[in-house]
Amino acid sequence: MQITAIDMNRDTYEIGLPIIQKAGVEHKINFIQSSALSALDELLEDDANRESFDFAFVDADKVNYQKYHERLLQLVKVGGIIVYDNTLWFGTVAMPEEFVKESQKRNRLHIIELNKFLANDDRVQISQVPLGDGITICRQL
Ligand SMILES: C[S@@+](CC[C@H](N)C(=O)[O-])C[C@H]1O[C@@H](n2cnc3c(N)ncnc32)[C@H](O)[C@@H]1O
Repeated sequence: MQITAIDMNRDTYEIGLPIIQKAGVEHKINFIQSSALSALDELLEDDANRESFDFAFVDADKVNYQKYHERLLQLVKVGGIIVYDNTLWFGTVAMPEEFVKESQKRNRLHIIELNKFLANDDRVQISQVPLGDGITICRQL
């Protein structure tokens, strides 16, 4: 098994690195320091990467989740899983806007759009799981 981990900030990866090293799995991780969109586009340039991933977990900038989805559908195998984090956005997706903190409003709208989009996307079967801040599990059909 191999893991490709993408983050524009290497410090974030390094927070978990001691645990990864303790588990003896550092050699299985290919860390790419980059914006996720350009890293995914670069992966797609190599045909060998297409439909080669079993699983993807997305927990980055909410504004780009739909763009990640389009790319990940090309990288993940049929039957593979894509998980999006924060899809309840602190519960605000189900609140009237007047009760939402100013700081949460922008991403709330991006997440509401994503949730509607995924619910209507017939390329995936989804399960919205109220775990933590909400995750959406998508199985590619
Ligand atoms: C909430 S943290 C991820 C935490 C991690 N999933 C965990 O559970 O420990 C979000 C991360 O997304 C990264 N990030 C934000 N926008 C990004 C982008 N456009 N491309 C790549 N990484 C990005 C940030 O640097 C940050 O490390």
